[in-house]
Amino acid sequence: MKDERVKVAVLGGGAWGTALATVAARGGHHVALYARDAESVNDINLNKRNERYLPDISLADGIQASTNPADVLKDAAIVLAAFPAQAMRDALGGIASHVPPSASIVLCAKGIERSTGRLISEVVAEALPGHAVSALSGPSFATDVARGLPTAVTIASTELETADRLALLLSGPAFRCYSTDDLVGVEIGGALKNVLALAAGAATGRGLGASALAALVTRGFAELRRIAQALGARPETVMGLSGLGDLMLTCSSPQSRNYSYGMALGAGKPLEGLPLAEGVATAPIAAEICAKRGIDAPIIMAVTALLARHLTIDEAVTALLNRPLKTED
Ligand SMILES: NC(=O)c1ccc[n+]([C@@H]2O[C@H](COP(=O)([O-])OP(=O)(O)OC[C@H]3O[C@@H](n4cnc5c(N)ncnc54)[C@H](O)[C@@H]3O)[C@@H](O)[C@H]2O)c1
Ligand SMILES: O=P(O)(O)OC[C@H](O)CO
Repeated sequence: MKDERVKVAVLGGGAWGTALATVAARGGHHVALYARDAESVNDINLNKRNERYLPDISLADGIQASTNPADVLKDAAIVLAAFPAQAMRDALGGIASHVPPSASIVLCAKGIERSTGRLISEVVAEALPGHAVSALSGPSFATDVARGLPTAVTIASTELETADRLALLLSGPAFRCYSTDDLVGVEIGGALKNVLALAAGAATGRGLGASALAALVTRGFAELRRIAQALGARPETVMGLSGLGDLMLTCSSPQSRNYSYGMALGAGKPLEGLPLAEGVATAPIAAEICAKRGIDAPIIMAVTALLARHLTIDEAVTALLNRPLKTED
């Protein structure tokens, strides 16, 4: 139990919002969760479950779910924004008037806005003007977190004191939050690892072998580092939980929706109806950013072409392997 208990409002009743609500409730906070889906709301309130998004997992006591954002946001000290990245602007726009002026907003989604190229923290700042925006990111599957398995993440805020305070309030016995003031670094790692997980999954689905997978992830990480550097991130952030840590997790487990989507792509299986894979929307905008800034990112370009069906996976592999030889950087 925390010394300080606050009201935490969680926005988004999917897998991640529900898992984070469980963490906050286990930490002794007063937790309210906004979901647009009445079925999930009833399941959480009546059964302490969210079977649709977190099957077979018992949630913590004390989560009050509601389809009414005004009730959820009333008196909230911390707001965890857990809508999907591409829905964030509209979803927040519809409820912005209910967000208490003093609330700290914590972005929990991973992506880059497809239509504008903005980082999602910028989208949140535009949707909720006047609020401090932090980001929570790192290697963390919702099912692991909701089950109470050990997890470590990073909370970033441009003001380190804010990140420190949020880390203190949101950490629990099995959920360890580190803090940093490198908001861009934390966000870009979370957004790009999803794109690279699509590539890793596609290589696995196509049966390219463990050596190809290791090469792809390593060279993908080189692209992530280049982009992060160009956007002003610090190298140590990219090497940390929200960068390398999340890349390792997401590129190695079919528990990842991005990796699984990539596996289906690589195996030529149908993609319709697969769960949310944020990398699908992030890839083309990341490719655009790289093209505009002259950043060398052949794997991200190949994933984008693959998703757009401009290239087959075999053509992508041939093109990647037959580029002019270069020093390893
Ligand atoms: N699931 C994980 O393991 C995990 C872990 C870390 C971060 N994340 C990130 O969290 C974000 C959300 O992912 P998720 O796993 O919860 O996805 P999800 O598909 O499980 O749930 C998304 C939720 O958002 C709701 N939603 C979508 N559009 C909405 C809108 N316009 N208004 C209101 N609600 C809306 C859906 O109804 C659903 O409840 C993603 O950016 C993801 O990368 C997920
Ligand atoms: O299931 P994914 O691919 O969205 O990954 C979930 C988390 O981002 C892992 O840290």
